Amino acid sequence: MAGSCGSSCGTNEAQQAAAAQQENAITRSLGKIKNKILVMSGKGGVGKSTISVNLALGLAARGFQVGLMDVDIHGPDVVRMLDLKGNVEPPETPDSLVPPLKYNDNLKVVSLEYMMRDRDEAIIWRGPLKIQAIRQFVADMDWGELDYLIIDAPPGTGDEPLSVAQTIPNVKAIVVTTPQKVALADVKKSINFCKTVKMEIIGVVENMSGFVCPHCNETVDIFKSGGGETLARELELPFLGKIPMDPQVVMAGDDGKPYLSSDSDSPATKAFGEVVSAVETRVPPVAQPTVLKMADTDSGCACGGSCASHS
Ligand SMILES: Nc1ncnc2c1ncn2[C@@H]1O[C@H](COP(=O)(O)OP(=O)(O)OP(=O)(O)O)[C@@H](O)[C@H]1O
Repeated sequence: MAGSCGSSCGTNEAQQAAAAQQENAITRSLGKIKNKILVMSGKGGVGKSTISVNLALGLAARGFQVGLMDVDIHGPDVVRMLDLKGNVEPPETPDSLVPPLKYNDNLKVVSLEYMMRDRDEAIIWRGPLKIQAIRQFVADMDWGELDYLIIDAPPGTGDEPLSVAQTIPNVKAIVVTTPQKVALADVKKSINFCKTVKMEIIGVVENMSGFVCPHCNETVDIFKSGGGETLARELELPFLGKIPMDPQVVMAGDDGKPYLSSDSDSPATKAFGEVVSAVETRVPPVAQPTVLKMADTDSGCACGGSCASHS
């Protein structure tokens, strides 16, 4: 017979078993990932995907194993920015884990876009479906051992960042903003969201901070500069760096040849490099304990059983 409530609430034992199985798969998958980083912003178009892609590439270029997960369900751009369509290998059996797209030996990518038949298809999904898609991105994908999982979220504080916060217990946030006051007002909402769901903030990145002249390579402050840095200081958050506006960044994203994979030595390249270094320093690639064991919680030790006093 179906579950204890009969058939009225739609919940049955098979569904509960499937949910428990998925929960186990999520825990197993997350256990192999040392650092999980959610890239978010209060406002659209401030460069989250650009930062996510280039941060992932920068960390991968330094020899780390990196995963990049695009949870911007309504506007997935990461696959397009990396020109990855077409390299998907099907899972070996229906029950085996799905292999992410491979960008290079150090970088794996998952996006809803790679499951869409038509890149221009519009996605109309309500909250529960989005939550389920994000859970499956963690549970069903063969991420393997990763030093960093970078998660590109849509703008705002809606279903996607909330699902990530609920699915991935020790995920940390990078908040992206542009320097103008209008963007800064919105970014405060993202920071409050992180506080509400108790998500640690790695720091703030100020994007489109000044403009790099393609003729003389000098930086001119068109949209002002320094607003994100001031905000980070006011809110006592780490500041990870300023990335100037550079027309080459747009061309690189549009052409599917990400900026940091070019040989450019422009101010924007150096700025991206500084952000990658700041992230590597603040979130070093060492395993984070996901869940405290009961015994360790009692003794107040956060090592998860691995420190000298437990050996
Ligand atoms: N530093 C930069 N210099 C020049 N162009 C940039 C820079 N950062 C981002 N862009 C461009 O701005 C546009 C928006 O960037 P992106 O898609 O990364 O923003 P987003 O915040 O992820 O957007 P959405 O809110 O739609 O998810 C893109 O065309 C991108 O190439």
